Amino acid sequence: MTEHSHNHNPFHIAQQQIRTCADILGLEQSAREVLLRPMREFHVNFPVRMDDGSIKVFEGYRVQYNDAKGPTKGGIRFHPDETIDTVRALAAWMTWKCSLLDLPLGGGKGGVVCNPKELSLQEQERISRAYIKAIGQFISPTKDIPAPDVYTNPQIMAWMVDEYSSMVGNNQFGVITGKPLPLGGSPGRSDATARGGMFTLREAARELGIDLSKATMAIQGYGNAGCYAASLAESMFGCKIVAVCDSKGAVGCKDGICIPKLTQHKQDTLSVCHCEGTEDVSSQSLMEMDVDILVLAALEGVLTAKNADRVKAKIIVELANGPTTPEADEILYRKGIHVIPDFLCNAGGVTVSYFEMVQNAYMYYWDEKEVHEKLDTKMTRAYHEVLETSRKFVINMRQAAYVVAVERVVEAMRLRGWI
Ligand SMILES: NC(=O)C1=CN([C@@H]2O[C@H](COP(=O)(O)OP(=O)(O)OC[C@H]3O[C@@H](n4cnc5c(N)ncnc54)[C@H](O)[C@@H]3O)[C@@H](O)[C@H]2O)C=CC1
Ligand SMILES: O=C(O)CCC(=O)C(=O)O
Repeated sequence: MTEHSHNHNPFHIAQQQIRTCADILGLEQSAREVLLRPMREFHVNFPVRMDDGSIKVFEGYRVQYNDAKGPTKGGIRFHPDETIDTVRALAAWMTWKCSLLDLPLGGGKGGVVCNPKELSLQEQERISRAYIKAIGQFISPTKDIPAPDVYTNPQIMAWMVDEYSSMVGNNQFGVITGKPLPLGGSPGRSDATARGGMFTLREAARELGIDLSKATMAIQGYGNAGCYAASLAESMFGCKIVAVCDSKGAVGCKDGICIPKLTQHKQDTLSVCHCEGTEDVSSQSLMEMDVDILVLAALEGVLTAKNADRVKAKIIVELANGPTTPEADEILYRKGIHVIPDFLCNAGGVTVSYFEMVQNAYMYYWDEKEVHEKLDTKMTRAYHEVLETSRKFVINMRQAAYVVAVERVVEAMRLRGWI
């Protein structure tokens, strides 16, 4: 057992992962000191007028973890359980993600403590604008570029880009990615996180000799990442999706869930529960089902020392950030389960966000086919770099991803004279 057993603070986990990587690479103390801390973080409290006329003060964060390789980049979450440590961890993981995909970017993340499920559209708009007003002076297309994440979406990005443009006095579409297409969004961004993950799954299945057209899949989380993962796994490979859950519950069907019907049902009822043609199952049992592939597409810290031993899947597709604790990693590695680690597996989102920045800068837009091809090239290359590193050092896929990513950040810090 490692020193931080039973500690599920995401930032402590992120730091523990950095220490393990620094040991593997034999990094000097100065490099460790920089890598273990965020370079800048902003805590803001901002008033918002609610629909009933009252004023409520909301708390928000933006963390710029490390910008050695370029401007920081990463999403904004709206979530009632958001904490500074969650945002710090997510910003650290963004740093390794951008580096692993060899993007000229550092890592950042933002969050607002709020529950969008209890807010009207107008209240969500006022919160989005007020948050950008509060952090606006700390972001820019060359400084820090936000994007969507849990419970935020292209409409929220549109309000934010509009607010920022008003602040600086001209249209600055490049300050935020994940925008709607008419406002400078990139073709292919909406399903990019899932599609990138599917490219890595295709490579993993080839390595392991698994025929995806006969494979079964369970998916935790049915939002942007999980919902597209279901439809792409079916359309690209012919996988059978046998169970799916969201925050309200889980459903299953051993002959395969009809994904278009489930997606429509989720849109109509805001939940996957009670979808026709499925039966209710327990969310916990979903992760322990006898399936070939388990897709984690919800939140962090869901596979722990408590349940990892009961996982039966052959491949874990980590579309969520930080779903697996270090203790669970050790168990899964011992069991021979192939984990495609988060900041490799879910890097398709930020990669197409980077393509969006490039298109915004040139004011020239690519077609979707070009985006898919460029994404495939980048994801496939990164997957094989990580696989080769894991074989070379005899370490698990997550540690290997850290080795590739952190080495590049350290090289940039050295060249800049920081260490
Ligand atoms: N949207 C993006 O471009 C990217 C998202 N990610 C990560 O993917 C994960 C999911 O994000 P999105 O799909 O964008 O968010 P989303 O807000 O579209 O969907 C989140 C989904 O998770 C479900 N969920 C929440 N709590 C749950 C619980 N306790 N048990 C089961 N399901 C639960 C929700 O019901 C919803 O279906 C997050 O970890 C996020 O950071 C990673 C890279 C990029
Ligand atoms: O698209 C982006 O810039 C970042 C997406 C994100 O937040 C993530 O990859 O976790």
